Amino acid sequence: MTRPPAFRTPTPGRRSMGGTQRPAPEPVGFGPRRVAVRLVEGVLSRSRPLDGALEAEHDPTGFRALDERDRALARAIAGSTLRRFGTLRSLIAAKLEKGLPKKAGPLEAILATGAAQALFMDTPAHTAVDLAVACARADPDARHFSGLVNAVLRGIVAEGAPEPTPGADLPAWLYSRWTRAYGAETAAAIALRLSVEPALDLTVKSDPAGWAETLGGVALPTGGVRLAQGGRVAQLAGFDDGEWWVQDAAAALPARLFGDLQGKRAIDLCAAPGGKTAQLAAAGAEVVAVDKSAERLRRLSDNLSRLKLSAEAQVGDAAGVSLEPADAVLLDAPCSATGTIRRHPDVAWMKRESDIATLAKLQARLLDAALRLVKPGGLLVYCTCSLEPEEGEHQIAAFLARAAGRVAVEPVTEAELPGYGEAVGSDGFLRTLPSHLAADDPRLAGLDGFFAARLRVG
Ligand SMILES: C[S@@+](CC[C@H](N)C(=O)[O-])C[C@H]1O[C@@H](n2cnc3c(N)ncnc32)[C@H](O)[C@@H]1O
Repeated sequence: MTRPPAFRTPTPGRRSMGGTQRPAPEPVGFGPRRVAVRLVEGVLSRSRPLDGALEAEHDPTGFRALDERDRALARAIAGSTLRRFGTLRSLIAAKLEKGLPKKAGPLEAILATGAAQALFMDTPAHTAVDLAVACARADPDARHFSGLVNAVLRGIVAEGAPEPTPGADLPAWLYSRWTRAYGAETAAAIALRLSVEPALDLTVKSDPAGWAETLGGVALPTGGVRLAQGGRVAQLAGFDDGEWWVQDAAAALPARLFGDLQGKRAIDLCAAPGGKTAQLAAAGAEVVAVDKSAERLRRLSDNLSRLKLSAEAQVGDAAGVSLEPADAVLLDAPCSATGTIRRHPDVAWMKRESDIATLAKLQARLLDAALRLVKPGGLLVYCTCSLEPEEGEHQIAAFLARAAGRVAVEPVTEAELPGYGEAVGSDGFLRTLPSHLAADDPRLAGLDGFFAARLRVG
């Protein structure tokens, strides 16, 4: 019989010492747990994206006060929690007859991060439970529930980690959309792929086989490199010399659809942080990179200077920007980003179904504006990192109807994207799914979900 792990009672947050109240020292490992709780709470209650919280200058989570190792731990705990949040929520609910108490502050985030560490990470169960109890005691609203945290987590831990169930870790509305769009079997395969932490993909300027060997990864069919374990990106060989940049293998496909760009002018609308701008510049195009966010464009410029590539960066709204028409225009439109949940599990829990229609309207406006920036005979590539047809196939069908006679689909072919045949549709569009690019080693499988259409402008 498996015995439940032994537990000790955590020390209280304050201790009486000769009549004076002095704060007890924080238990070892408390800082990253408290930050992980705040990160998860930010996603669930305030729709604050994980990356946004980590990058925020006035960081409300305390993330910036941690050292590098603890930051990585806090990020990993928050990521693992959100990746399996549907399952964790059900496990917690099953232990609470009357549901979560009201006015309990971040209680659900405390329980979920504690359970995620014990069930899905290498943290010893007693450490995960003790530190969750400490997090509850340190919070003015959750402190009354520290006994409940201890009991619920002990119960969850004793039952062990459940296997992923398709759809259990996604909001129901999202999983039923994917079932409608792709069928039950594919939706299940997508959902299961999202439960595995993705590999790190790099786009290299040249010599993918050489870089794969140097970095201990595998060369991808269209010339990127995939590493099963990323670690600290800035410490990998070739980073300082600007030999590669981080970019999901699927995200690297749309810019390739322009073909030979040597000596041509390209406009990258919605360009920051610049993964695709870098591809266009590396392919020899003279690039204007537009983005409405000055801060994100600064990141684009920093990235390009590390890569020793250049582009003219212009802050502006792609819907109204005035530029000389170009041979190649890329519109990587703002979207629901449901194709990136593998890398950004917070997206699943922040989006609302109504966001999709709102974003589709914006995408339609941006497409109409992008068309005006393409020279006659030039190419417009439209892409989104969304799995929702409204932001992909349906969007382009409506655009073709509006632009009747002026625009024609130039079908994407398997021959130009070797190894990605499963993503090339009979409609001539590119549609990658997280379940694509199977591999024997599950850590090396999968792609972000992208849609791309290539259009020739008459
Ligand atoms: C999907 S991201 C682009 C990723 C980028 N193409 C890359 O490969 O690194 C979308 C970008 O669109 C920008 N954006 C959103 N609305 C915009 C608009 N109306 N005009 C210009 N940029 C916009 C956002 O600031 C964001 O940087």
